[in-house]
Amino acid sequence: MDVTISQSRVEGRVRAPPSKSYTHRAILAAGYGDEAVVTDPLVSADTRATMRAVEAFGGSVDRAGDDSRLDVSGFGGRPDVPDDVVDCANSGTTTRLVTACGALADGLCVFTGDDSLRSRPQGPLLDAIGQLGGRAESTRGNGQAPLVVGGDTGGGRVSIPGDVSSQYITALLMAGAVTDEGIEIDLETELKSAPYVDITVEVLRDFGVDAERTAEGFAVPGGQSYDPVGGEYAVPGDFSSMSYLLAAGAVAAADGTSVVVEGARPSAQGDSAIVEILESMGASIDWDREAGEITVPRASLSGTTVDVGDTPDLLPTIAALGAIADGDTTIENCEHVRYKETDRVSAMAEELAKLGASVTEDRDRLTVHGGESDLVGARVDGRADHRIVMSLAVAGLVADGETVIEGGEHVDVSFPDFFDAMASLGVDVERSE
Ligand SMILES: O=C(O)C1=C[C@@H](OP(=O)(O)O)[C@@H](O)[C@H](O)C1
Ligand SMILES: C=C(OP(=O)(O)O)C(=O)O
Repeated sequence: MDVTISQSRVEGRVRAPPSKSYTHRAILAAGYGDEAVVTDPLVSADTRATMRAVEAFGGSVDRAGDDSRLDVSGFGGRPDVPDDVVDCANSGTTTRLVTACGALADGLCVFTGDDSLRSRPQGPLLDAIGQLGGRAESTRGNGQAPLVVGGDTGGGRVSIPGDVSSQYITALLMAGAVTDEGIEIDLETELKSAPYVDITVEVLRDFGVDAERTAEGFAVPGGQSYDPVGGEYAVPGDFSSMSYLLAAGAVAAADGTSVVVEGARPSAQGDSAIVEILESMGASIDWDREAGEITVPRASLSGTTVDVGDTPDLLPTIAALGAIADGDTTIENCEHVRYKETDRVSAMAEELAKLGASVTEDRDRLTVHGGESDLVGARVDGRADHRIVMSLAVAGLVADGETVIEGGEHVDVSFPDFFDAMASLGVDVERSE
């Protein structure tokens, strides 16, 4: 689907969707347990992949008609061997989290996904499962899905790099809790995307499961069971999704107005750093943490320097902001952002250039030279990547004329109502097949 965004001014209130990261974890945690209700879940293409996996493992996930809750019956600790191959679609989180779970099965599980998913790195997780005595292979022998895992894997000690994906750590912690021995994880390199493991530890705690940071890495004792207090778990709002709404306010709020984003209660999400990043660029933001509301009027933005080691998903948003701001915006420590749905460092460099931005790309750094020329609407490729699509839509608010984004339907991965939300703020959005 092509989506055309015309230069627009925005104003009004909008609610951020629920967190994708918390929803994945809550569904799988409930799956590891007996019965739990997940309230305010994100129902999107990626979280549906995790629901399918829980069902393939012998659980069930019933969606309320309005998607306001999920009633999960778990598989009670150890997963069944699925009847069929499990399709993880476009979701890296699903793939990593269910791979470690599938390794506990007394038989073999096969996990696959779309073209993008089958190009993402899984080798370190397969290797870790091997260290625990399980079977874990890439069918093509290239460390990528399709994956075959199983073998009633036990606990123990593993050593794993920290700079490819934090999702390997999350996966091992979640699975380790139901092993007899537990799992101790030694990190071989510095951990990137660390706040995502904080989210995991928080969700595990809320499901009554202990896991902790150690001098070497992380550890989770075995023999634990998943059971949320009161049988319910509520998902908070998503700060990665919020970043596009806040950015829209900062670059395009109508004179004397602002954008108010609801659903912004503080949580362990590293991507709440978008508030400080916008402030460092000159935006004047009011965050009422108690009410969970962030108010942002338009500002004249200037370039900044941001280390995205902890916040990889913000790179596309920051790059789009950098193209609108005056002066250089330098995004550092971003090599791991190349291992996402697409290589987001190159994708943003190339697509922003089509809108007239000047960008310098290095392996671990992206510099956007803002203010050198005004952005001009053009046809851009969303790279079948939800975050590239949403960030280009932000740039399109300011670009002169029309910006046509190819592949707009991919917002379904994390923010299915994204274009409706933008239209409700006053953005001139046209969709065509
Ligand atoms: O655990 C999670 O929920 C996520 C972890 C991050 O991935 P990496 O740990 O692979 O960087 C992030 O990019 C992804 O969108 C969601
Ligand atoms: C990288 C992302 O998700 P995942 O790793 O689950 O595909 C994302 O949402 O930006």
